[in-house]
Amino acid sequence: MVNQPWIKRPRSASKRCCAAKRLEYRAGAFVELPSIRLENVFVRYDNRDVLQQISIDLDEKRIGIIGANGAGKSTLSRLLNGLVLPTEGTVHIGELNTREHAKQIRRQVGFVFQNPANQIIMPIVSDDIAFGLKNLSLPKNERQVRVAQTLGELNISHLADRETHTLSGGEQQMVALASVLAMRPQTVVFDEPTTMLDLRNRLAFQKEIAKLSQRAIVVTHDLEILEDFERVLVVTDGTIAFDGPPADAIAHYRQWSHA
Ligand SMILES: Nc1ncnc2c1ncn2[C@@H]1O[C@H](COP(=O)(O)OP(=O)(O)OP(=O)(O)O)[C@@H](O)[C@H]1O
Repeated sequence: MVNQPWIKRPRSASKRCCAAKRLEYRAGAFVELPSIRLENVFVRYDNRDVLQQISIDLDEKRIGIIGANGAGKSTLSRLLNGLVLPTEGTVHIGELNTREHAKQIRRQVGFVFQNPANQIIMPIVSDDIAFGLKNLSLPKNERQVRVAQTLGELNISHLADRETHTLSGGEQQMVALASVLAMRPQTVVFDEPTTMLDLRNRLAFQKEIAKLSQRAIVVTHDLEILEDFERVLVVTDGTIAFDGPPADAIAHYRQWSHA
């Protein structure tokens, strides 16, 4: 096997309890961000390995995922909140397994899709953001407070009463993000969130990602987004071909693309 020192090897299961944990300051206290762990994961469609033998721990707060079309990035991102289940292997968020604890994991790990139209359900913005909160059994007044807070945090309070089908693409993407953030997840996974945005909205969205207190894991072809990230994975043909700081990962990806 070729020596690939840049690829992080998974910690052994016995070390799991002692692994360094990320601490997050929330509501006046430090809370632990659970580690995301993929162990020997394969995803297979029609007898074809789309992801193969992925073993990795994700602890950082800003993680990018890049790679060529069809490499397996979306599939990898969808494993992280149980939208896709591994054909073999396991995905854990802290102690929760995506196979067994789908509901709890969806609350902890929010997902923002490339096309916000796939995510927006209700005809009015504030109702759309409140929609997911009903499943949390929050009383109505608390839901209203949560919606107003989230709109305020994203500086889109002016959109509260708008009909969702009249929003621009950039506004729709912000509303989709608001509906995820209102659930107060610990991690937000973004699958190519800026692809449909013009330059101005792309930069605005990039700023919102940078400001998030949550862990953000971003699949993207927009390499500029990744500049300040802590870690970037390069996915090639269903494997993690490189894992390291953004500049090195992007250099690896550029070199691979030119080969
Ligand atoms: N539900 C599915 N059924 C069959 N094949 C699938 C399914 N989902 C993904 N694939 C295949 O798996 C491979 C990886 O797809 P994936 O969407 O993860 O790639 P990607 O790296 O995100 O690509 P892109 O950058 O083009 O979005 C592709 O060949 C795709 O056709």
